[in-house]
Amino acid sequence: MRIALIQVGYGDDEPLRDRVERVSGLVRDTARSHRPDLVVLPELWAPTGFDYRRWEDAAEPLDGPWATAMTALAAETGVTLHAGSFVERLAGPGADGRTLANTSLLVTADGGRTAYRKIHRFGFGSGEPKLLEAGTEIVVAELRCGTGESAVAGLSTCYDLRFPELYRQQLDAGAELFVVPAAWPAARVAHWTLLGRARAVEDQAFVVQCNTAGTHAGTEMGGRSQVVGPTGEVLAEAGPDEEVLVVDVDPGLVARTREAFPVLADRRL
Ligand SMILES: NC(=O)CCC(=O)C(=O)O
Repeated sequence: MRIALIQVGYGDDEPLRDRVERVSGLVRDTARSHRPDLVVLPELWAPTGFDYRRWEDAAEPLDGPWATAMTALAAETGVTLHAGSFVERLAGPGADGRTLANTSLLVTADGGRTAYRKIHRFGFGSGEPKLLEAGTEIVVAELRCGTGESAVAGLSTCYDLRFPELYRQQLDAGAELFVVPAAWPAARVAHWTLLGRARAVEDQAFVVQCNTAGTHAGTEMGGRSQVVGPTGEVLAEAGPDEEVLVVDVDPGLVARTREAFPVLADRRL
């Protein structure tokens, strides 16, 4: 299974519409030159990551223009596209009275869609917890590729990576690979790489982490996207700037790793 991560870099000066066009071009180029099965984009790259003052204006429903454009892009390029996340306008207020969510979207080339609403909101009282509704659902989806290989992917977003119990629930739902789009700052990028490896080792799963580059709303992003194998080995790692990372993974390695070192069978619940 070939996976391509597009570590999108941007600043405050790039109009949102231009960025959607530019990133769509990167997806097309990547699909043409590398023929990946899965392309992954970062968290909130279209509505400007950490700049939560723009979120209200940039919010769209799940069937809005951005999600429609991403679905068309997957169909055009023939890839499964994890389009990163966007600010979703909900049909009505949720349990916390908010009408927005940080929602990631996985679309297949034949138009299938899986959405995941970020469960752990980052901001300690401001930003996400103040503006966004928290997700409540564990979401997994089967990834299939042309070779006949498949893997069950668990979906999560950025700050979620700090909460191992979420990944254990995805594991129990069959996950073999975790996809984590992020807008993770440079100041804590060492946590980003370390936690990705920790989740891989403890759950004996692939971890596919796609971060953001650039500086927006005064926050420098950390880059260092990575793909980690089920023994904790880093299979591919990006630098700090915009970059496309391509890596081939063998989904069968998860079952072989779990069989050879059956630590998960010793869990005491
Ligand atoms: N976008 C985020 O969720 C940021 C998370 C973060 O900065 C951290 O966990 O540290």
